[in-house]
Amino acid sequence: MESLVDGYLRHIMDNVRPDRSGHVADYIPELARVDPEGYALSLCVHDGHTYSLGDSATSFTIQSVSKPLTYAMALHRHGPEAVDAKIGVEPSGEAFNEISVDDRRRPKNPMINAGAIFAASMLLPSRRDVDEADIDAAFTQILEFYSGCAGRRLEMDADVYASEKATGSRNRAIAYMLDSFGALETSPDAALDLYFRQCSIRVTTEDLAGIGATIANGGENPRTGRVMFSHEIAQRVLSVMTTCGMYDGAGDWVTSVGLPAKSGVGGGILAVLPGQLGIGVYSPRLDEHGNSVRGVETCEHLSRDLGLHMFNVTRESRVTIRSVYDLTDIPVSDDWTDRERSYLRTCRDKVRVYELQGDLTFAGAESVHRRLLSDMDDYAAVIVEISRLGVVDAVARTMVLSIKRALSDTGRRAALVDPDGLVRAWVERQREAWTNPKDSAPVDLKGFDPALPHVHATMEEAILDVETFLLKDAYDE
Ligand SMILES: NC(=O)CC[C@H](N)C(=O)O
Repeated sequence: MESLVDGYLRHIMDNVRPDRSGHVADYIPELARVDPEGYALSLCVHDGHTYSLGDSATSFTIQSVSKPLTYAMALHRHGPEAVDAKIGVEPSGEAFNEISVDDRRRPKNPMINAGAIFAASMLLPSRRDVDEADIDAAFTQILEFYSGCAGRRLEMDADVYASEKATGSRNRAIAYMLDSFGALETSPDAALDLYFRQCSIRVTTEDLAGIGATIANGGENPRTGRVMFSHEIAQRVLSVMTTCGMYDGAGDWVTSVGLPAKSGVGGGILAVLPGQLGIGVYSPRLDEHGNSVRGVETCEHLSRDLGLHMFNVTRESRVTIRSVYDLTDIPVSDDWTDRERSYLRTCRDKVRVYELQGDLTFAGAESVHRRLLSDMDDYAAVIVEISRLGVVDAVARTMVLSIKRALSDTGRRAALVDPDGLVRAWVERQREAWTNPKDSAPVDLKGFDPALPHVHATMEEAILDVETFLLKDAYDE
């Protein structure tokens, strides 16, 4: 059965897929040749669990999505002060390959080519006579670092590298301009060579989502537990991705999507929801800025439909399950007959209570949902207590409500304790909206049953509901 989150992602992709605008990059034959229809989306959540849809097995070259990673390496090696002395952090408002510097003759930021080539140069020995072996050694470190962030061994595409190198006049112009200022401490050709190699590393959307989750997680890969960089570096990388990651449209991007992100001309976009998750999207047709058309649209939907904007302010978004217990210590009500009571006593441990707390948004609801489904073998009925939730956003509400549906498909009962009517009030409104399709919910609720028989005002009511269910089950047998 398709999981709820997969259903959301599929719905978003189905909405975006018909957009065939834009053009694949054609400055080298390897990029011009890719299937323009390719489309994939992966989401890696805080514990490393990854959702992937579409052509997520298709690999593509990382291109400029490499820039935040090499910048992270330069920061790690030299420290922020030394790096800031060489590379600015201001949005350029210019194209990614603009031949320009700021008034201190620094590249304006590390997300445009000038800054990225400079960052790559900082990974080479500080002397002019670097040779092939020095470049190989630096590239081995790059590959090792990117792989550690992705959680998988990555490889470089030798053909793309050869083509990038053969056609990179503009990048050469940038490197030589920087060199003419006396800024580079190494050979411009070596810096370019390293930059072309890093752009030619092949990744999938799962890799990008894993890299994104590593950044989201403050430098620790949630799948492997490997610590790749510090919190300070993660914060810095997220900052420049926010202000400079999507080139000229940075302000617009923050407003409409609100996820630090980086795009590449290979068609990939990496986006991050700090503290929560990483996103990888792939679709090779690009807009005039060099950003994937469907990739941008997909991010807009993710932000809007799933409430993933970074300024969707919540408290305790990850401390969501407050406690879990069964009914063993809670006496069976006197309302039942002796026979019923003795039966109910035998299944006290088959009823699980999950108490939630904090504000519930996509990431928290996703973990609750997955936890409840994975614990399913341990219970016959579940009571979800939400009296301590503050805000429950639209997508989280749908996810909480759909727990009932997911469980009833397997013959289990789910009851919700909602004393403040957090969810009930909405269900009432929703029932009304149901008769008026214009008022549809922000996420497609096809297949969601707006009737909600198992929402209760008190724990006692919920227990009674579950007991009734268990008894009915026993009599049916
Ligand atoms: N925006 C990009 O992805 C650019 C990467 C490309 N290799 C270049 O340097 O021009």
